[in-house]
Amino acid sequence: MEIKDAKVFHDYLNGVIEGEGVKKRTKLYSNAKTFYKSVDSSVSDDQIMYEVYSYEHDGLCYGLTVMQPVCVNGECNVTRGHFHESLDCDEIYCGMGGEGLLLLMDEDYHCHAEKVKVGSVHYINGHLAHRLVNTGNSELKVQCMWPSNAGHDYKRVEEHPFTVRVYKENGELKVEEE
Ligand SMILES: O=P(O)(O)OC[C@H]1O[C@](O)(CO)[C@@H](O)[C@@H]1O
Repeated sequence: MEIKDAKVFHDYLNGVIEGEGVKKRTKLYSNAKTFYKSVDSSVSDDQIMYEVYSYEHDGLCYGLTVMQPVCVNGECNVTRGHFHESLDCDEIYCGMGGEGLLLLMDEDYHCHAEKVKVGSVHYINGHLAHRLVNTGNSELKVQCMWPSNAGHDYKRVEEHPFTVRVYKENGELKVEEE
C-alpha cells in the first residue's frame, strides 16, 4: 500500500492552511470601512482586518478565517457578512482560537448570536446571514466548512444590514441593537 502525505496542511498553531490549491484573501481596513458604524481615521488603511484561507475540492470547501483584535471607534472587528446565494446550502464553523460572536440574521432580518470559543461548533442554516465578531484581545480563528456552490450574497446584507453592533468599552462588551 502506498502511503502519501496530505497535499494540504492546516497548521493549527500558527493559524494558516498551506498546500496545493489553497487560496488566501486578505481584507484590509481600506476595503472594510463600510462594515462599521463610522470611519476611524486612527486605523491605517493597510491594517489587516482578517484573512480567509480556503481549500475547495469536489464540491466541498474547507476554510479558516483569522480576525485581528482591532476595534474601529470602539466597535469590535467584524467580517463583511453574507447570506448564501443558494439558501439551501448550510455551513459549519468551529472555534480554533480566541473569543468572538457568530452573529446570525434570519430572513426577517432579526439577529441572534452564538459565543465562539476554542472547540465551539456552530451549525449555520443556509437561510441565515452570518458575520463573525472578534470580541477578544487575540486573533479569532474559525474553521469553516460549506458546499462550494453556496455562493456569497453580499448585496442582500448591504440592503438590510445586521441590526446589532458590538463595542468594547474599558474591556467590557456593549451590544447595541438598532
Ligand atoms: O466573506 P465574508 O463575509 O467577508 O466572511 C468571510 C467568511 O466567509 C467564508 O469565507 C465562507 O462562508 C468564511 O470562511 C468566513 O468566515
